[in-house]
Amino acid sequence: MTATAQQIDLIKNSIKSIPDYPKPGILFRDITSLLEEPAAYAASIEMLTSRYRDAGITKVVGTEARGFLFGAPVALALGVGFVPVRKPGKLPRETLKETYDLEYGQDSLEIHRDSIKPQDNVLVIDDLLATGGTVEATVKLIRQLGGSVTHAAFVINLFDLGGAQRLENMGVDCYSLVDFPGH
Ligand SMILES: O=P(O)(O)OC[C@H]1O[C@H](OP(=O)(O)OP(=O)(O)O)[C@H](O)[C@@H]1O
Ligand SMILES: Nc1ncnc2[nH]cnc12
Repeated sequence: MTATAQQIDLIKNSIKSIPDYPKPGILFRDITSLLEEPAAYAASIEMLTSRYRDAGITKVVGTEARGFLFGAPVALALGVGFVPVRKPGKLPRETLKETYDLEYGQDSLEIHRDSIKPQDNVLVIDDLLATGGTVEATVKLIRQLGGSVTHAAFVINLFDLGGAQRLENMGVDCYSLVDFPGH
């Protein structure tokens, strides 16, 4: 087995699956068990970082809350700034807002207007891609502020929920470390 295949195995085996959470019919892929295993957590950050080391990324944007756990370490490792996209009312400076659909509900996200500059080449990171609504809203926020986004990266892709296609249709290349069915 190659070193990369070993890293992927370590990551995949560290993720727990919980049926019917938070609602009946949802199979919840839980990354808290990955965070508890330093080797798996380190492997996920290392794989995400190495993929984008030479991509000219100037900022990493991560979405609340689980996107922070992967986006911030990758930003540090790449030596670029981290920008949080947060649920409404959490950011203190002037914000821009987008509403989006979740696999199990609807929500809004906000970003600080002054965090993205027109010359920024932004990498969006989240723990998990399901329908793509969260990252679609995030990409829209960044683009409205003049930033460029061509890459989004995830630990998990729920491959049968259409998220990657939805983002590819917006010109965003998607990369994920492990794939699971959504149900
Ligand atoms: O591709 P989508 O269908 O948009 O779903 C994926 C999003 O859903 C989860 O976040 P959630 O909104 O549950 O928030 P949390 O990270 O604060 O738990 C997950 O962390 C992703 O951000
Ligand atoms: N099935 C799922 N597991 C974990 N987080 C999610 N966010 C949206 N769908 C999810």
